[in-house]
Amino acid sequence: MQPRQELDSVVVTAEQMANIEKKLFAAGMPVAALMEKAALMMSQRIQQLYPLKTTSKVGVLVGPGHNGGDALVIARELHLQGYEVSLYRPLEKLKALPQQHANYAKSLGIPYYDDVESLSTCQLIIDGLFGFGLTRSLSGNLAMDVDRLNEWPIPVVSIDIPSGLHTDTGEVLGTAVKATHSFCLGLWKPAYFQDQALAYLGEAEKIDFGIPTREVWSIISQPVPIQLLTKTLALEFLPLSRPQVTHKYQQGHLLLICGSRRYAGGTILTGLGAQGSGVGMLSVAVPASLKPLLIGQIPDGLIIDCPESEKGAVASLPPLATDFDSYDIIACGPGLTQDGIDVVAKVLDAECPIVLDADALNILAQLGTVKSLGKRQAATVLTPHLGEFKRLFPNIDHPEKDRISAAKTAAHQTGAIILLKGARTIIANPQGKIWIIPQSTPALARGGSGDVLTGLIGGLLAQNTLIQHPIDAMVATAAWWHAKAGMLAAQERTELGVNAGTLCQYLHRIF
Ligand SMILES: NC(=O)C1=CN([C@@H]2O[C@H](COP(=O)(O)OP(=O)(O)OC[C@H]3O[C@@H](n4cnc5c(N)ncnc54)[C@H](O)[C@@H]3O)[C@@H](O)[C@H]2O)[C@H](O)CC1
Ligand SMILES: [K+]
Repeated sequence: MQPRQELDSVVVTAEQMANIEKKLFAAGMPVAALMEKAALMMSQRIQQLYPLKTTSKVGVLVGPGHNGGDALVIARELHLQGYEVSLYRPLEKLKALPQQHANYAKSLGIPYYDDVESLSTCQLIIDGLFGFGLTRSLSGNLAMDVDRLNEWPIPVVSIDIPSGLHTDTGEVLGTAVKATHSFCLGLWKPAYFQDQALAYLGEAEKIDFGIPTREVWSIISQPVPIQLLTKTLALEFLPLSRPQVTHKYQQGHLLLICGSRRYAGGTILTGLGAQGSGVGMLSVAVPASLKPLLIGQIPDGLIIDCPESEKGAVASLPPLATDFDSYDIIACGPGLTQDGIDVVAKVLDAECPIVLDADALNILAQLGTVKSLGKRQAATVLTPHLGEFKRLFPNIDHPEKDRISAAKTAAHQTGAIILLKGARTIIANPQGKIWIIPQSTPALARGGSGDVLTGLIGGLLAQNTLIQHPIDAMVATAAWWHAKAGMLAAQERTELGVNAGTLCQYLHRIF
């Protein structure tokens, strides 16, 4: 991979970005030059998105810091290209560099207005109020201006980040600009991948204004602490190139323990997800009454019929299913119901890596998450959605307010790999590494798609025992694959047309 391309997957915090900038300036890059370069690129991008012939009146919000500086450079460039530019500056005091640009804009005759209403007749708004320097909640007139702006049907382009969003958590600090487009400067920031911020970001794109990789690696330690699982990385991790001489047991053996009379479907979907992964051998332990169904749906799987409770759950595991040495990975949970408590307790003793999902997570929460996982040596993967996460980790406050940190804390507390499902799925390992799945589709937010993911994760991990990629990277790759298949299916069948069965059919369409 080209050194620069590697930066596409790097996500930096506000503090790291500030430190990278400091390195740039200490090495001699003039601040004004960096501002000019970044803002010139943004003004060119704005002219592509909003050509003069369709958009002539542009309102520019000017903040007190360098975000405002960027905005003033953009204002000047659009003015010189013939756009009718209006400036609004809610705060009187500007930093030195933006003040210089303000003086120049004034000498060019670009009009200033002293209330935000004057911009309500513009066809485009540029949001240069705050960038990654925002430290406090917006209040007073500032907050009122932003709320007013959000009521207008005018497209907004936000510089670096919609003003009011916390750069790292994506939290709305008081209020925040609802952008149509957000231009992330230089390197991705965590807010772009925090679910609570997505509604404010609009179309997000990164403006690469040429930060040398040297400066980045001088601040960002390897392995990259927060990294996007990009297609390039996914193709690196996927076991796509199989050795010529191989056999089914070399492609991994996965044991699925799932299902109940009440939830038979989840078993099939988990099995289909596992098959889609390309795993060599698949065994599926289900309540005895489901065996005929599974044999029909998953003919190439070894179906193990388990003793059944009167409610139709797996009451216990027969010897074939508890001989854990013959499996590379065990995935447990979909459709198990709360009666599967003995099964989960048994799986927790397995010496191979395990994946726990759905009811297995709820049972784990009942058993005591940290206590139960504390004695495990082999890897554990938990795949909660937000509700399951809150049950597993009642001591982590409001995980939705910073999903990245929540997943990181949970992984640290348990020593497990945590996959926190969401619009942007987060994968955290116990050493503090975070993977983010940068894109997905709401089409996946429906029953069954999580079952497919569990099967896919189990199947990929089973194949990984030979390749030995880091387990967290393989879990993230499975999540990337799952999202990619969902996006392609949604594209071809609309977001309503992606049921879990369809999703499985698209797993192999994305390559
Ligand atoms: N990323 C890059 O390499 C580049 C970044 N640039 C732009 O610079 C901003 C960051 O600039 P900075 O001056 O550090 O911060 P802001 O512009 O975000 O301004 C914050 C400014 O406002 C004060 N402040 C913070 N919170 C509040 C509040 N709630 N109310 C009032 N005032 C507040 C704070 O003291 C700061 O002074 C970055 O986003 C980019 O747009 C470069 O120009 C280009 C390269
Ligand atoms: K902004």
